[in-house]
Amino acid sequence: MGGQMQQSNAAAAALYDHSGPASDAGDAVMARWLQSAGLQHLASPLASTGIDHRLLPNLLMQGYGAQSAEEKQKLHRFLRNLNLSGESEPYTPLAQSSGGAAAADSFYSTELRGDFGAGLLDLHAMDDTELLSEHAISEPFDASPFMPSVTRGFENDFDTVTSRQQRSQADASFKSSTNEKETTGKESNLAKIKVVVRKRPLNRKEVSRKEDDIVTVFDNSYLAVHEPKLKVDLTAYVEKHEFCFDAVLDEHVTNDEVYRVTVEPIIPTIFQRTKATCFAYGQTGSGKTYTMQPLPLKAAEDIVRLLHQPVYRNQKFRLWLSFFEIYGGKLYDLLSERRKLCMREDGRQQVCIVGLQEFEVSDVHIVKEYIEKGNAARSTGSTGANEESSRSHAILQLAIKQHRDGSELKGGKIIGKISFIDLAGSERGADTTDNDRQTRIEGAEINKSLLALKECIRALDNDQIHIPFRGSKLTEVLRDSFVGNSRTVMISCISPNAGSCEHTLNTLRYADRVKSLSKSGNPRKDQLPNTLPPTGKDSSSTSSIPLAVEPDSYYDYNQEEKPMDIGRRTVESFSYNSNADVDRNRQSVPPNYSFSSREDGGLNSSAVDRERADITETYGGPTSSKLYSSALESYPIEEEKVQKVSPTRRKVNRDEKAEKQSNWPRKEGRSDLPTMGYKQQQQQQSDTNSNYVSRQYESETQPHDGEINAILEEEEALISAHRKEIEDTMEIVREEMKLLAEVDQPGSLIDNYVTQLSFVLSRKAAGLVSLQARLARFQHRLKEQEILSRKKVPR
Ligand SMILES: Nc1ncnc2c1ncn2[C@@H]1O[C@H](COP(=O)(O)OP(=O)(O)OP(=O)(O)O)[C@@H](O)[C@H]1O
Repeated sequence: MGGQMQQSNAAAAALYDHSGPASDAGDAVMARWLQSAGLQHLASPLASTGIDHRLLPNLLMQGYGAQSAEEKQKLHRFLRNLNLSGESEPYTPLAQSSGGAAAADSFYSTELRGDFGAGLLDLHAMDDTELLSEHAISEPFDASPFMPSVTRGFENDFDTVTSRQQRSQADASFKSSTNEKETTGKESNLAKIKVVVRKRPLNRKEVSRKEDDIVTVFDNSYLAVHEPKLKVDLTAYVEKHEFCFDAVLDEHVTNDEVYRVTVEPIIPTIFQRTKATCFAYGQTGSGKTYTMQPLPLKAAEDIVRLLHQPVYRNQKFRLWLSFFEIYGGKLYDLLSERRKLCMREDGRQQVCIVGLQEFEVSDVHIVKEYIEKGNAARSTGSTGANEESSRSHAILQLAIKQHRDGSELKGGKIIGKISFIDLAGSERGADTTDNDRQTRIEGAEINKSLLALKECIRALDNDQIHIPFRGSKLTEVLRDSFVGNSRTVMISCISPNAGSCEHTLNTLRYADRVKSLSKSGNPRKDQLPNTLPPTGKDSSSTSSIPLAVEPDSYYDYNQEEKPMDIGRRTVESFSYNSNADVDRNRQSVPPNYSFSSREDGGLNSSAVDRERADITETYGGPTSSKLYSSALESYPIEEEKVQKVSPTRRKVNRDEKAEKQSNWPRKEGRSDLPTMGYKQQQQQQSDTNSNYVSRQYESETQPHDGEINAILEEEEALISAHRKEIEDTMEIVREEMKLLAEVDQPGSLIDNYVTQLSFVLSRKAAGLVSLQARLARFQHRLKEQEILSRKKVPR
């Protein structure tokens, strides 16, 4: 015991003795850290005396610092998030990466370490479990200094000064954070998959139409969508859908902040043999391009800065850039006059894109020029869902290569890379039901790739051995990003207007499935029946109001202030009486308010919703309506209503659609779903989640995908055959010219000429007939597909 006390005293002395030039900056950061962990009372003495955060673990020691079990727990968790061992792991100087002997001392200074930690506190260093665990919600750390304040989404008087200060802190911390991470390997603590949602502001058109903003962001990681609905008696009400993600960025968040939250933390990892992928997903016009376009440039800036570090300069690391698109299942080089590219697998199953131009870049200005050039070459066009939709997936890759003199590999061996993917609008499923054949095929291809991407991400996060990357061209191309060391950031972009509600929910459900079905994504999902009051909300982790529970248990739940009551408070701030809501919920009576009061119907989300979104979104059109009606077999009560909710998609342009929906679509909520028992709901939900989609996917979509694949393959074969036929014809023409030249010679044998000419002409004719037959087969196939797809779509 005495020894223990001595040790504690020594720890205390060490804590307070520490001083030096770095300590001032470190103190402020430390105080902020401790405050964010609810341990501000421990911060005050430290702030005035100077503390080295490396000695923080000593606070856990007996007799010093944290006294109560709760404090210790908090501190322990806090330390874990700082990557400091709660077991007082001794501080050891940072290991230098290979060849890093030349790194300057300042590179690893304590000051920099302090700032690094502050920046990573809740978004980067935290693992998924922390972010999603109940405890983390009830006692959240403060938002990262990079993130907007909690209340910003609801207050007009946002403190821009604070924001600017935070931003400059963030800027200052970047250098240190990257330095720190690259040498310590702490980035391995970054989640393999991070799902971030970004809400764009209402645009001018939406404002002029007086459209409501139906998306509320709170606490930087939650959001609620207030879906306007009409009951059978035409009374308007609002159904609230709540979601929780690693980060939710509201409309005030700048592109710089988006970068800091999403890509910045993974940049150092690509110097350590990691393949990173960042992609934006969402309906057309939701801000994918707006979000994605600045990211590669910022990433390139940081990469170039790091490349100048002696440790990498000495190893001859260089940055290479390529930019291509996948359009209708084919690859085109955006930096080389949209030249068609071929994808090949080598003997080691490495995917290489034959003919793709790569450019070594050492100057960020050149990177900018390439990005602009590539963007200008992207395919855009008019579709059933949007007149100016991106019709392609654009992929910009930044690769770090180690230059080797005499290496046959262009640029040398790949060390790591980051791919930025601006996906085609997710609503392109609408194109499968209407439009011309080309647009339908494109839409089906896009749906297929979005589904395949999700499947790969899930497999990746579950450390599955088999990654289904062959599901689409997109995932095949990204194959090496799905194996080995990889990091994925998904940015789901959403529009806030009521007219986009359905698409917004689809996008959020896609994101939710990517995250929540993965191993690390949402541990609360598994714990649901035991640790949380039942919920049938969209997000398995976020609902404040159970979908259908026994009245008593529900009442108990509402008596306590549970973490997700944040959402409830938020809604209340729009003005309504939550008690009334509680009572109503207890009786399972559908609410009866008008939308303008922003009241919370709160009961009606369901697994059906979720599956419907998944299916509608991923398959769209003909398949979706069929799948969806099958889904209803599990929900017989709702069958009729739900079909109304998800009408067959028609060709409606964005304006028409917004117009239509802003008049509140005459949809009926599944308000009687709550009358089902909770267990029944859970059972159905889990059945639906685990089996239904895959079963449907197998039975319904694969034939459809198969058709599309077959058509694309035949198309490819026809084009190759045509090309081959031209080459043969040219060869034959050359032979004919030779024959003519010979026959003109004095003493030539006419018999020879006749025989050879006959042979040559037969070959010519055979080539043409074969090409014609292939063409006729393909035409027939297209007709068949058209008839089939029309049969599938009830009009
Ligand atoms: N966060 C934002 N802040 C301000 N304006 C935004 C934001 N997000 C998007 N916008 C604006 O909204 C419009 C549509 O955005 P954008 O083109 O990025 O959508 P998209 O999702 O890429 O669409 P598509 O799938 O058709 O390519 C643009 O004019 C863009 O400037």
